[in-house]
Amino acid sequence: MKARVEAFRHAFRGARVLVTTQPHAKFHAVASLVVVLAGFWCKLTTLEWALIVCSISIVWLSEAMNTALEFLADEVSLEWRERIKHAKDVAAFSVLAAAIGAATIGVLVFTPYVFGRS
Ligand SMILES: Nc1ncnc2c1ncn2[C@@H]1O[C@H](COP(=O)(O)OP(=O)(O)OP(=O)(O)O)[C@@H](O)[C@H]1O
Repeated sequence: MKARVEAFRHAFRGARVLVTTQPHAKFHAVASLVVVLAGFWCKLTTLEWALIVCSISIVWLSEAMNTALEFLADEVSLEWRERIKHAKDVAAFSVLAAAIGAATIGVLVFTPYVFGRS
């Protein structure tokens, strides 16, 4: 039980490191809050909430993995290395792909509430 609690503490410490060291994560935090508040305001359906929660989770997941990889890569070498460039660029793409997917879902879910259903 103590080990479980300790694991949670490590995970929450990771969240704090992510938000305090990464400007993009601060942006994700604000965007997540705005989207959740908008969701309550629009009274989203259960399925719409599921889509929004999945989108937000995937963006946080990709940002966290990207950041973890950057920390490890910088530990390996701060000199220019082609494979580090590939690794960081691919990881950065995962954040971009998640953000594009989340934005698309956001538009699909919220458009009918903003412009009405046709
Ligand atoms: N050691 C390195 N060798 C080669 N290219 C690197 C190296 N470090 C960083 N880069 C290049 O610079 C880019 C930015 O890397 P950096 O570590 O500064 O991430 P960042 O600016 O925090 O990116 P993100 O916005 O994804 O968090 C990488 O995507 C990569 O193209």
